[in-house]
Amino acid sequence: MECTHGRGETAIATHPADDERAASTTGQADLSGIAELKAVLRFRAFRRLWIVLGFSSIGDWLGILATGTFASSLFKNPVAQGAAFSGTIVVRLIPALVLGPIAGVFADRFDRRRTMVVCDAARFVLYASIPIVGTFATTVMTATWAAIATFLIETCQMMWAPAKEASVPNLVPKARLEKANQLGMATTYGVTPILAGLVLALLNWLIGAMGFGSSYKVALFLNALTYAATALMVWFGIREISGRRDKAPEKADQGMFRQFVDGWRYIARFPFARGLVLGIFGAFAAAGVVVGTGRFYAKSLGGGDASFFLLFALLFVGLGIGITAGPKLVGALSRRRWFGLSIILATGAVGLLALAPHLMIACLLTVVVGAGAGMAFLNGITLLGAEIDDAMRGRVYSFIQVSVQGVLLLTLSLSSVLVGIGSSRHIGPISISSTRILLLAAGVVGVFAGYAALKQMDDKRGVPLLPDIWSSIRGRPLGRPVPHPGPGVFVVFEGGEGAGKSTQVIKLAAWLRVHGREAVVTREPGATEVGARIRGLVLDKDALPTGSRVSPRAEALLYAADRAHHVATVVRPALERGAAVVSDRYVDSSLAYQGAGRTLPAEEIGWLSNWATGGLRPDLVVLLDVDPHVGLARVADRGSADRLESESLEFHDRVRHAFLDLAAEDPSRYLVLDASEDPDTIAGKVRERIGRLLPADPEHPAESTTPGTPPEPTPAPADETDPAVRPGISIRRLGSTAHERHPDGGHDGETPQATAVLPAASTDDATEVRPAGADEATLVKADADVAAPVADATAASTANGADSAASPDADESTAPAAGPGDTTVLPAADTDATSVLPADTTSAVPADDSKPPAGDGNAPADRRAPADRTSVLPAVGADGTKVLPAVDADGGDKPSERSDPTTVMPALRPAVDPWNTTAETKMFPTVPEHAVPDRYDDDETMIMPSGGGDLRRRKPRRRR
Ligand SMILES: Nc1ncnc2c1ncn2[C@@H]1O[C@H](COP(=O)(O)OP(=O)(O)O)[C@@H](O)[C@H]1O
Ligand SMILES: Cc1cn([C@H]2C[C@H](O)[C@@H](COP(=O)(O)OP(=O)(O)O)O2)c(=O)[nH]c1=O
Repeated sequence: MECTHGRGETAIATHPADDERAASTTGQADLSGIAELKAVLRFRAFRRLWIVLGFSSIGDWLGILATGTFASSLFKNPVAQGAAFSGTIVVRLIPALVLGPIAGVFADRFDRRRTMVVCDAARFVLYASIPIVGTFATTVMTATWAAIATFLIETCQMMWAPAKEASVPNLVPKARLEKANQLGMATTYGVTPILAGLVLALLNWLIGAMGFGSSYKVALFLNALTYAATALMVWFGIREISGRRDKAPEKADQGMFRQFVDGWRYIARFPFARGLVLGIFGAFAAAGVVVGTGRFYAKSLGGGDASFFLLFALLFVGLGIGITAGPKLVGALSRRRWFGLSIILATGAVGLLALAPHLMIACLLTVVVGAGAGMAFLNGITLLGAEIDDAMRGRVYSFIQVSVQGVLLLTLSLSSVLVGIGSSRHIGPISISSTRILLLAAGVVGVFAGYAALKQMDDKRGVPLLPDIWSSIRGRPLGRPVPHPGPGVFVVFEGGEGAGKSTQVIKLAAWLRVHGREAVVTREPGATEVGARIRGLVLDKDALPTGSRVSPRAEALLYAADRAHHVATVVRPALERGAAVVSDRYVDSSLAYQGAGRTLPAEEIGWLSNWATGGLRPDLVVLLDVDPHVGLARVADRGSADRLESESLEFHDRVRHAFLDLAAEDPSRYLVLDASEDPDTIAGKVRERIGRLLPADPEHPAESTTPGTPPEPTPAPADETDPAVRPGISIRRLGSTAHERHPDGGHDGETPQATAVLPAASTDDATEVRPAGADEATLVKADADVAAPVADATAASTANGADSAASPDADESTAPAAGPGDTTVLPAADTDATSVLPADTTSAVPADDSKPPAGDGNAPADRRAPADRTSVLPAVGADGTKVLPAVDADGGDKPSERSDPTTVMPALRPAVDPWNTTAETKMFPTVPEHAVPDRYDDDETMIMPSGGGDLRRRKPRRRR
């Protein structure tokens, strides 16, 4: 989600990368308790602000108590006394309603430090003036002045609070904001009211002992002094509060009214701000009803005023619990989710109060109401600081402040009136308690508000709520869905040794290309130069001195390193430009080999891989399941086995079952195939499944064969007959998304793009990437719509990038296979042909060719690609691996500049997180072969373990 407001920049963002960046750049360790408090107070500016807050909050409480008591002390008549006391409270609430919205504009428009200092200085004068006026004026005049002064003081408070609240997030790192707010709230609502009460009691006692003067007057003077102190402290001690003015001086030229309107618009327009306000509305409406109906409710429970006070006290106990223990309780739960949930908790408990039959239960529920409200309060303020743009913060805060007071006043008075009317009502013999009806109604409305807030603000859409809460409480929240890096599609082949992955990868790539898709063939480990070196370390038996071996953890890290580089430099860029990436192995191999094989904790491997890949998950994993006996026998003739191939049969058995378990956990994203079947049958099933993932291609319907080419081996009918072949996600939806996402490319039917990445070559590369049992010509020819003559290796080499395609009907005799050792077989870009490229640095990718195949498999040099259509390969890695840049029809190398013929395939969002769930539950029980449960999940969101740290994000997300 991205939102901008006026000239102010983005205020809210939920981009996971931003989140992660925010969390990681703060570099904050996860401290707890006292250490965390100390960590917050280490920030000098905040420490000082906190002291100021303490002082002014003592002042506030003293002010409330002293002015009220002072006003009532002016009168003898008890009725007048009561009226005077509550009058001062009412007078305090009026400015909030009248001036509140403007106060926010002040906080955003003017220097916040100056605003705070002016407010405090004014409060100093006003508070001191009350007892001074009292010494010489008449009672009525004093009372009037007390009311006016109180009004003005409250006005100052209205201006001061947004300025202060908007400043806090600028004084502490975001990761410490929650703690800072906790500290602030504990100070304002926990410590200082008690201190103020103690101070007042002490004054009473002292003055009583001395026998002269009025303790309230002294209290008011003392109170005035606290404001003088804070004004001085803020002005001289916390210059940092002014910091923002330098950054946004241009705000001043905007009219105040305009800024005011902007504030409202901002709240109305952006779901996050709306959710925040809505949630707070719901919470306070419910709170108003609870307080308004409190006395009657206590009575309905058979208690009197004592039970009412007990419930009232428990509400505050709950608030305290919510504020202090809330964050620890929910652990790493998304703060946005927590906000909505805490409102639901608080208001749900209000609804349940309506049904409480006994005081005991009511007491418990009241604590829950308080706890939910406390959590919502803390979290709401923290979210406001963390996610609302600095330029808007004051206005949003004051909007909330005003609405809270308004809603409270309204519901409080309304419910006390309604409760009075209703309580005397009897319908027939049934006595209907309006108190309980009101509570129930408040609960229902509040739950709706909470739910709406949750929906509006949810930053983990699609991640199931309950598992997320549960995992968060345990410290491992499910991660936010990571956006697919582009319109491409990512297919991974997994399986044990000799399962036929390389064979199928090539077949699929060739087929995709014939259908006009750019297919990037790649693999792990070793698809990049860095990867090639890593591959040597982990697999090459001769890389290390005899007897020494890579330790399992080091091995896991090396694979992860290879993967990180691979994803960053090959997979993501290809997906971003819309290519179909077909990889021979990916994360599951690590889970299976290092997790189950080496018996490292699968959970840790999952997290490691997730970190390495930035959460990139394949759209489809084709698992070629093979009995290790069979697979190892197939690769036995490759020559000397690598380190992993030489592991025991038990090892490979564990690996196999680990793969099957992963597939069983997420059948919608896996295609499990019996690798003992004929390669073409397997290829057919793969196509069948991939065809469902791809958007419809009018010129090259994925399901049909290309005219003029030999027919596809008939794929096995899906679903009913083959439980392993399962439908993917609707093509229609994919297609439409594709167009939205890729406006400047992806025209079906255009010339397909050349292949970008070569499968890595090891010492025996050619054989490795070529399916066994057939040379390339037969392979590709049998392989569907791809009539695939293969160019002569030497010719391709001398042609330096020649498009060595030949006629569709070329046969084995015209298509000699690539020579072992120095060549890599690539399906050709667009000509229904397979090219053989030399594995040296000067090789070029066969360029796109808009001409139809010449039908002459023996004359590759004639069909040489123009120089501008070729790309020079990067150097060959240690094992001959190389990655080729993509080449397109016009030679442009920027995706946006291409007339990209690749059909755009938006990502599929799988439903279940194999990494995470695997991590939690993996025991690798034996799963019968291909016994994949027949379950589909409509939920398309990726779920994965997220990195630890602060989950809240605040930075704007940039559009790519
Ligand atoms: N379905 C299959 N049936 C029989 N042999 C196969 C099949 N698929 C591949 N092979 C052969 O098995 C060997 C290993 O195949 P390969 O694709 O390299 O497997 P992987 O990449 O999984 O190790 C090759 O000789 C290949 O020709
Ligand atoms: C990608 C990956 C591979 N491996 C192992 C599996 C293979 O034995 C080896 C890759 O070798 P390779 O020869 O490329 O595989 P294949 O046998 O499928 O042709 O690396 C891991 O142990 N962990 C991983 O994460």
